[in-house]
Amino acid sequence: MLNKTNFHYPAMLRVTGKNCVIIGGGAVAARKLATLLNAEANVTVVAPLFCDEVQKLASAQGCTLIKDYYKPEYLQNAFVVIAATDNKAVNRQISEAAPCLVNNITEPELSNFTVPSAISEGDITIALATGGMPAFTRLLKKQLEHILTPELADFNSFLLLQREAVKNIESTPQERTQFWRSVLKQDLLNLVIAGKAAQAKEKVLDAVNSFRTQSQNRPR
Ligand SMILES: C[C@@]1(CC(=O)O)C2=NC(=C\c3[nH]c(c(CCC(=O)O)c3CC(=O)O)Cc3[nH]c(c(CC(=O)O)c3CCC(=O)O)/C=C3\N/C(=C\2)[C@@H](CCC(=O)O)[C@]3(C)CC(=O)O)/[C@H]1CCC(=O)O
Ligand SMILES: NC(=O)c1ccc[n+]([C@@H]2O[C@H](COP(=O)([O-])OP(=O)(O)OC[C@H]3O[C@@H](n4cnc5c(N)ncnc54)[C@H](O)[C@@H]3O)[C@@H](O)[C@H]2O)c1
Repeated sequence: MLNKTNFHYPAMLRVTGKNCVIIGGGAVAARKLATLLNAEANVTVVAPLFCDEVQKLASAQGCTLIKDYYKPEYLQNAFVVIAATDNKAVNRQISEAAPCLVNNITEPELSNFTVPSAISEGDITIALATGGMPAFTRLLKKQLEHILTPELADFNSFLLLQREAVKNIESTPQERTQFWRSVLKQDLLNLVIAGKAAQAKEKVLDAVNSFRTQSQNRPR
C-alpha cells in the first residue's frame, strides 16, 4: 500500500476546460470545487445533498450538480476525480475505479495526487504541502502570504515579457541562462521589495539592451 506521505513529485496541472468530477457535496468538496473552478475546469459534482457553499459556487461560477449517489458511470471521461464523500467505503470504490488522477479525502494513501495549499498573485503560485499536516500547512501559508505581494507579481509580468524579447535576440540557450542569472540577483529583488520596481525594471531594460548589442557584435 502507498505510504500516506509519499507524494514527492510536485506538478502544476492545466485543467482549463477539462472534465473534473467531485463525488460528495460537503465542506471539503466545496473547498476542492473552489480551486478547480478558479483554475477554469469543467466541473461536475455528484451528491445526494449539496452544502450551501457548493450551491453558492455552482451558481456564481458555473458547474454541473447531479443529485445522486455515486455510480461508476460518473467517472467516465474524467481527467481529475475527487472522492469527497464522508463514506470511506464509497471513496475507496471511487479510488479503485478512477483510471485518472484521483484524490481521496478520507484515505490519502489511496490517492495518486494530493491537493497542496496554494497562494497565487498574478502568474506566481506558491504551492505548499507538509506530507499530511494540513493545519500546519495553513499556518505556513499565512506566513508566505506576506512575501507574495502584488508588486512582485507585477514585476514578474514585466519579466515574462522581457523573456520573450530576449528569446528573439540571436543567442544560445546557455547565453540566455547566463544572462538571466547575472541580471536576476538579490539587489534587484531588494529594489522591488523596497517599492522601487521602476528602478529595477530600468536595470533589466538596460541589461536586455546591452545583451542585444553584444549579440549583434558577436562573430557567429
Ligand atoms: C491544503 C488543503 C487543501 C484542500 O483540501 O483544499 C488540505 N487540507 C486542508 C485543510 C484541512 N484539512 C483537514 C483539516 C482539519 C485539521 C486536521 O484534521 O488536521 C484542515 C485544516 C482546516 O480546515 O483548517 C483535515 C484532513 N485533511 C486530510 C485528512 C485525511 C487524513 O489525513 O487522513 C483530514 C481529516 C482528518 C480527520 O478525519 O481527522 C488530508 C489531506 N488534506 C490535504 C490538503 C492533503 C495534505 C496536504 C499537506 O500535505 O499539507 C491531504 C493529505 C489529502 C488531500 O485532501 O489532498 C487544506 C488547507 C487549506 C488552506 O490552504 O488553508
Ligand atoms: N482531505 C481533507 O482535506 C479533509 C478535511 C476535512 C475532513 N476530511 C474527511 O472528509 C470527510 C468529509 O468531510 P466533509 O466535511 O466534506 O463532510 P460533509 O458531511 O460536509 O459532506 C459529505 C458529503 O458526502 C455526500 N455523500 C455521502 N455519501 C455519498 C455517496 N454515496 N455518493 C455521493 N455523495 C455522497 C453527502 O451527501 C455530503 O454532500 C470527513 O469525514 C473527514 O474524514 C478530509
